[in-house]
Amino acid sequence: MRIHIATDHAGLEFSQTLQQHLAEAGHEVIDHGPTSYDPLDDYPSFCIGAAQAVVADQQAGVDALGVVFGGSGNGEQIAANKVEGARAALVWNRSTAELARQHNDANVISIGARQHTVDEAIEFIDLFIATPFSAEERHARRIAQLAEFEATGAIAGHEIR
Ligand SMILES: O=C[C@H](O)[C@H](O)[C@H](O)COP(=O)(O)O
Repeated sequence: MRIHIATDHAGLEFSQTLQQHLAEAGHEVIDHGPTSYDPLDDYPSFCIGAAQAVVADQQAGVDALGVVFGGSGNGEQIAANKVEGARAALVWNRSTAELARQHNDANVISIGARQHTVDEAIEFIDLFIATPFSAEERHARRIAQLAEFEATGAIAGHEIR
C-alpha cells in the first residue's frame, strides 16, 4: 500500500521511526514533510499535502492511506479534514484505530506524538492499515451524507438545524 505521511516538529522523530517501520513492512512511503526540525514550523501545509495525495491516489484507484502526527494530533486531523474527500480520524487506542476503518472508512489516521510511545503509535497505525471498512449499509449511508454535504452544503432528506 502507498502511505502518505506528514507531521510537524512535534512528531518528526515519530515520523522518521514510523517511515522506517512501514517501509520494512513493504509499504511505499511518501513523506510530505517537514524535512528537518524547526520548532516554529506549521502543520497545516504538510498535513493538507498528505491528505490531498491520499484522495488523489484513491480517486485514481491506487491503494493509499495517510498518517499525520503532531503533538496532540488534533490540529493535524483538522488540517487533513479540510481536504475534500479526506476522512481523518484522531486515533488514541486500539479500538479507535479499528473503528476508524470499520465504521468511518477513514483514509487518514491522526496521532498525537506527545500522547503515546512510538510503539503504541506503530500498533495503532498497523491496526488501522490492516482493518477493512465493514461496508455495512448504515456506515456507508452516513459517509455518503458527509460527502454530499461537502459537495452541496446539504443532505437530501435531512433537515440541518
Ligand atoms: O494540534 C496541533 C499539534 O498538537 C501541534 O503539534 C502543537 O500545537 C505544536 O505545539 P508547539 O508549537 O507548542 O510545539
